[in-house]
Amino acid sequence: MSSYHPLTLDEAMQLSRTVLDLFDANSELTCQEIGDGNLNLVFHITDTNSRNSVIVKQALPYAKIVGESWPLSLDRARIEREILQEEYRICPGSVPQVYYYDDELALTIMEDLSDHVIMRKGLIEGNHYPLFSKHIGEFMARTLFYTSDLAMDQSLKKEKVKKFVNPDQCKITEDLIFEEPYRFSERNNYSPSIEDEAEALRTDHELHLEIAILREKFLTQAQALLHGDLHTGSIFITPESTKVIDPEFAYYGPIGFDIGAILANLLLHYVSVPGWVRGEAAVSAREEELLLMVQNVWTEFERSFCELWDQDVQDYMARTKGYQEFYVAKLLQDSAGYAGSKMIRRIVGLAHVADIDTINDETIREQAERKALSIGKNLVKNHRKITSITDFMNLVIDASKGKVGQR
Ligand SMILES: Nc1ncnc2c1ncn2[C@@H]1O[C@H](COP(=O)(O)OP(=O)(O)O)[C@@H](O)[C@H]1O
Ligand SMILES: CSC[C@H]1O[C@H](OP(=O)(O)O)[C@H](O)[C@@H]1O
Repeated sequence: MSSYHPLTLDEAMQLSRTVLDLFDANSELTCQEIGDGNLNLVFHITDTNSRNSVIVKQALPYAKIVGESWPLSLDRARIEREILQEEYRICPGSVPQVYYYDDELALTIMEDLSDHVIMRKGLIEGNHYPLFSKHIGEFMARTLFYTSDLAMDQSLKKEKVKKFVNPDQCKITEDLIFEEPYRFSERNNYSPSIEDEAEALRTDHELHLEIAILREKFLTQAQALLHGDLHTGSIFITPESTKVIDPEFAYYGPIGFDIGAILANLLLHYVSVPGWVRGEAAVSAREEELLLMVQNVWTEFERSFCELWDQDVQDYMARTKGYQEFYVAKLLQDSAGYAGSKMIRRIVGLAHVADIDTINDETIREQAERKALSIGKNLVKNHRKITSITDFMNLVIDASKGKVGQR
């Protein structure tokens, strides 16, 4: 079964039975294709006797969201699998365990995390995740610090940069995040009711300059091995546990890109709250909770990253007094810029978020979209001036109250 073709349900079951000890000849397997993402096939295989189960994820040679007219390299499956193994080593239990892989078939068989829920869905349902900020802050601090020049043998790090060059996935990001929202593109996707906002994005020179600066950093700065698409749809969660999936956009890039992804997706949920929660007091309480999560993601990341730096930094010059503060201050600025650009792309670009798109009430949905754009633009335009997480939060709050430009 080794030459590439998309697997049928039967083939996915047959392969799992053959290669895994988990299933024996008596297993009664069932299989469902459950892929709800934009790119890949995901098979969920269960033994109805033992209840043991696994996930088989297989890359398609094109972007599923668009079709065969958008070819993509299958090598992304190898990259995703290697990153999962790397992240499991650096941060045990934070990602699904890889049980088996076949790079020819572009597939990975991994731990089934169905006892968790996808965080985006959990947030929409109104669930509370009090440990999330700490978990994800530590996950990012560990995975990003230990793959950077701060902690690695710098020759080995250069080898890793080569191994994780991921051109097709990076091109998606470069186009969908750092270009198409700012010009006419057939792939852009927004409702006519916000045409005025889309037009403003295309003509705002101040915004274009900041996006060009963020884009350049994304193209050129091999700072650490990123997850590359760390949104709330790539996180499995319960109130006690957080697991990260789907690192197929991984590559060596700017650390703030991963942090910004988390902040952006929490803020995209924040603007959607009136679509999900009824009553003024309940809306405010949920909004406060989300803003606190946003702030805590940064503070937990910063605390953990600095702790690891103090314990384990290898680069001689990085011990210089003042350098850590300089480095972390830049990370906060980058995180703000990337958070803003990711909010904007999810409103006017090709791929959206369910938090906003599935709000039934058109007026509330439009208000959420406008608020997301306002926060996104404020973060992008001011990211290089931010000196503290308080500055970041003030930019968010001002924009959500319509106070942009009045500070
Ligand atoms: N390890 C896993 N355990 C359980 N379900 C999974 C697992 N990995 C993926 N899934 C399911 O498959 C869906 C799509 O997976 P994802 O990796 O996000 O695919 P894509 O790369 O196409 O976005 C997830 O939303 C989740 O429902
Ligand atoms: C053409 S891919 C669009 C979009 O989809 C990816 O997300 P996911 O696979 O998690 O659904 C990524 O964010 C891409 O930018």
